[in-house]
This record gives sequence, structure tokens and C-alpha cells, in this order.
Amino acid sequence: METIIGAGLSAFVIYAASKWSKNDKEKIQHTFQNIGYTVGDHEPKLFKKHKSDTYTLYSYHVPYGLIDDDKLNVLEKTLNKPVSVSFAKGKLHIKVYKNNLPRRLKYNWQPTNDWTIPIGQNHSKTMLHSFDEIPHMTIAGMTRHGKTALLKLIFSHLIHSHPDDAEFYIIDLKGGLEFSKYEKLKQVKQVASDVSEAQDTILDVLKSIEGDYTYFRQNGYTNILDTNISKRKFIIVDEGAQLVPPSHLDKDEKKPYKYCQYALSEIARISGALGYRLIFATQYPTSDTLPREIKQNADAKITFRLPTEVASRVAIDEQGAEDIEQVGRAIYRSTHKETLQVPYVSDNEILERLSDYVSTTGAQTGERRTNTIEIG
Ligand SMILES: Nc1ncnc2c1ncn2[C@@H]1O[C@H](COP(=O)(O)OP(=O)(O)OP(=O)(O)O)[C@@H](O)[C@H]1O
Repeated sequence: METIIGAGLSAFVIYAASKWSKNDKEKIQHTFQNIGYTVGDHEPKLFKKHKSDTYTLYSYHVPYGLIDDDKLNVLEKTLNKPVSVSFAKGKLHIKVYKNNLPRRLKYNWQPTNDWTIPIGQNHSKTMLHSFDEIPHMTIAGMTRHGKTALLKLIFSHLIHSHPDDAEFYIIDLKGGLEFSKYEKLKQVKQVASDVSEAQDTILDVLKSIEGDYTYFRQNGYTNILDTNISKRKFIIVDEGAQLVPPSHLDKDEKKPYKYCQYALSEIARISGALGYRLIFATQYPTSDTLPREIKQNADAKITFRLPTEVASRVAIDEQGAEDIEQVGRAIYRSTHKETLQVPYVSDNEILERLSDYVSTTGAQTGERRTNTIEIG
């Protein structure tokens, strides 16, 4: 008798599970209703479902008046699977992936011919960022989540791929802790480790821009991409928040900080066509730490975990970074948005791989100009 009752109960549980547990399609439809992604009684209507090896794509007609909406980010938690949402030509596309991204990815030292870097892996492939297509980049992310490691990945990939053409001006406001070990590489023009050194470095960059500008004018060039100039000059800023003048300083003491922020904004505004690329990283993206002109001129934005939705909106203009959990996991936003696992490369590996480029002469000797500056 007990056996019969037991068997009946398990059959009921299986029946109930199949009756009441919902598949992804149903869960998505319920989510539309529950979060109010509707216009009156009208809600998105599925018109295509496509399965591939790695994902299922659900495509919807949406009622007039509905637009791309951050609220749909909740789908990732509802389905408990990786999801990407895109909205194109009035159609909504929801991709539900089978597998999670890798938790850790090793950089593979595969050089690229052009000015691209392997910024990370999404659910189907390695995504490349092109510094010729999008010259300037901002990077945000809470401490210990992978900002500096990404800067080092960019730095080492570009040197490895273009040892004769990549040049770096590095403003390492972590006291030079992260980049001074690379000061002797021939591709590194300068490493500034405090605000006073940063302003000297920036002045040298501006001087170089001025020289290049004159050369471009003399030759009738308007954009480096239309010339046969193979050099590219990168300005890396790690940690941009250090350029915000502390409130206890007096007016004169604040000048170098303000100058650096102002001049970097100008560099972002004027120098892309001349072949300069600014990469500006900060832990705390606010309107003070991430100057508006830098953000506006950096069409590539990447963020690791951030503490709040507000910070996420400052960094990438939308929410999402507050939900990132993994170290090295990031949201990359340019013409479109991708969640990626960024490849990791260690200092030891970089020093070993790039050891051929250690120079004993030139700008790496640590000599600096002592310029005076005026804030315009
Ligand atoms: N892409 C990655 N994949 C896996 N682990 C990573 C990745 N990036 C960083 N890490 C790990 O996280 C640690 C901290 O990374 P990183 O130095 O880049 O932090 P950060 O974001 O610059 O923080 P802080 O601003 O405090 O320096 C690294 O030492 C490494 O162990």
C-alpha cells in the first residue's frame, strides 16, 4: 500500500512540475507583463525562435510606443541564464545562452596586424576593440576587479603587435606602482607617478600634438587613417580620480590638478585624427572623476563591477555594472553592448615577453622637463 502511495506522489510531483514550471519563452512573456513592458493591453509578440549550438534567440514585434528598456535586464535573473537583449528597427531580440562565460581567460599573445586588441570573450567569440575605429576609451571599475590588468593587456598586446610603432605616455597615479616597472621599454616615452609629473607628461604630449598638427597641415592631411603614418601614440591614465583636487588644497595648489583634467579633455577632443589614443581609467566614475569631455569623446566605454546603478550609468550610460560579480568580467559599450570576460596577463609574463624591448637610453632615463603652466 505504502509503495502505491509513494509511486502516486512522485508521479504527481513530475506532473505538477511539468504543468507549473515554465519554459524560457513563457517566463519571458510573464516577465513582460510583470514589469509592465506593455502598452495598454498590448505586449510584445514572438514572431521567430531560432536555436543555435550556443543560444536560443527569441525575436518579438513590439507594440508602437515601446522602446529599448533597461528593465529587461531582469531577464538574466528571471531565467537564471546569461541573456543579451537588443532592440533594432522596432524589433526586440532576446538571446538566451546555454553556457556561462569562462571565469578566467588567459591572454594568448596572438598579435594583430591592425590597431585592435582582444578586449574579451563573449558567449560566442573573442571581441576585438579597434583603436583606429574608436580612438579613445574610458575604463571604470571597483578596486581589484581588473581595471589595471586590462590596461596592461592593452599595453602589452599593442607593444607585442607593433613594437616599432606603438608609443606610450603613462600617467600612473597609483604612485607609479603599476607601470614604473615598464619605464625602460623603448615604446614607453614617460611614466608619470604623481600630479606634478603628470602635468609635465601632458605638456610633452601637447608639444608632440602641436608638432604633428603642423606636419599634417603642411602635408594637407586631415586624418591619420588616410596617410601612411604607421605610428600611434597612447596616453594611459590610471587612476583618473586622483586628478580631482582634494578640497583642503588652496586655489594655487589645485591648479596642477585642474590643468591635467582640462588638458586631457582637450587631448580627447582634438588629437584622435592625429593618431593619439586616450585610455582613461577610474575607480569612482562621477562627473568630477570622469570629466564630461573625456566621456563624450570616448566612444568605447568599458566597466567592471561598480558599487551602484548610478555609477554604472555614469560609466556606460546604463545600469548593469552593479550586478557584475566575477573579477575580470566587464560590460563593453561602443556601437553596441557586450558582456565579456577580459583575458588576463600577469606582470611576470609581460616582463618576460617584452624583455627584448628594454632600452638603456633615451626618455626612459627619468629626466623630466620642468615646465611652468598657465590654466586657460
Ligand atoms: N581579467 C581578469 N581575469 C581574472 N583575474 C583578474 C583579471 N583582472 C584582474 N584579475 C585579478 O584581480 C586582481 C586585481 O586586478 P587589478 O590590479 O586589475 O585591479 P584594479 O581593478 O586595477 O584595482 P585597483 O584599482 O585597486 O588597483 C589581479 O591581481 C588579478 O589577480
